[in-house]
Amino acid sequence: MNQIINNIVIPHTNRTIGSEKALISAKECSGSLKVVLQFGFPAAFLANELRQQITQHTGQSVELEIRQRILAHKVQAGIATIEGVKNIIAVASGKGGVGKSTTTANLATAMAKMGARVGVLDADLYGPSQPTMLGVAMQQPQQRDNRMIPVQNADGIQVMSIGFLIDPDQAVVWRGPMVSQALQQLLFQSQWDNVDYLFVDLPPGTGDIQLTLSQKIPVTGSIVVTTPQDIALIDARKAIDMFNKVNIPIMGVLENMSVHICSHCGHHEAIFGTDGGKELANKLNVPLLGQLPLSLPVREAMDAGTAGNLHAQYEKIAQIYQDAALSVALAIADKGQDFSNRFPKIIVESQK
Ligand SMILES: Nc1ncnc2c1ncn2[C@@H]1O[C@H](COP(=O)(O)OP(=O)(O)OP(=O)(O)O)[C@@H](O)[C@H]1O
Repeated sequence: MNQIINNIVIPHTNRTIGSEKALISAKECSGSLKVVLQFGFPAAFLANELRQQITQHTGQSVELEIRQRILAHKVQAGIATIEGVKNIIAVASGKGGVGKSTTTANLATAMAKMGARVGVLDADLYGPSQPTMLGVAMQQPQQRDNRMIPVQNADGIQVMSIGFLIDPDQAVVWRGPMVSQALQQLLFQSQWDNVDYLFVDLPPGTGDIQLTLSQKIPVTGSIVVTTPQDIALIDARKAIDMFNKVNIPIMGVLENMSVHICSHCGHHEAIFGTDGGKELANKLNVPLLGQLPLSLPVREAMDAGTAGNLHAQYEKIAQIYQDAALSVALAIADKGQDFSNRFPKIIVESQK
């Protein structure tokens, strides 16, 4: 029986229950098969499909329990991890306006709907947009014991943004060290509540600020967003080089605005070119996480702060983000664990 279950392919992946060592137990109990599976990535959303698969393959009625054990994975050497946060995913773009914030908000929404505990830190000081996109612009973080409590949105995403604290007009004149300081304060002094994946929406570009941040934030992996347009691709390549330089693994490239689909006639028009992000990912040997069309409902949902509704109403769009989020979660699950918190700090004192 175990062998049959182990051979079942996990929906939306090319992995099996066996390859993920997910089977905890399978016992027959009063005429049905009670199966317990445990995954290192968000898998609650797979419950129905998995139950059907197991029923089909075993010919028995199945009672399925899914457990998630998402662990903290390795970050850059010498950087302290953050209390209440297991994995940080930096979302970057070389060029501005390519949809980095849109991608962050939607990947976070997809991940939350898949069953993970998710946070979003809006580090885009010059244009903080996560509070609007995630529908919490009218709220403010509470304070407790000198720490800020992130605001929760309708999908349970914990949101912190520099936009809650400062006037963006003021931030425009900030210099690199101030930006870095403010961001670290937001990250380290917020009371994150057991977050599996924290998405950090970085400012656009690959200058000193981004480099400093990637050296100071404990990042498990990064995502680079680009449009298929040549000038965006050149900058996306710089962002990839930047992450390579600081040893942050690149979980993939997401190509945004890949094609425009006319909402009246369904005609496809490649406004920003075709497959640029895909070719870049191939060339640099990083995964392509997905290709998202330029779509009116996406823009409307971002302006209205209703990403959750967008995913409920537009299945194709939701599927693209879900596939991308799942690829990222699987890539993280494959990484080594972070044990930095378990070891005592060793201080070497030099003698004169
Ligand atoms: N696939 C898409 N379809 C339709 N509109 C989109 C799409 N992606 C992004 N947009 C819209 O394009 C605008 C810019 O997107 P967004 O703010 O996410 O870009 P950004 O890269 O984060 O920009 P910034 O340079 O401010 O960091 C927003 O109004 C957003 O709603």
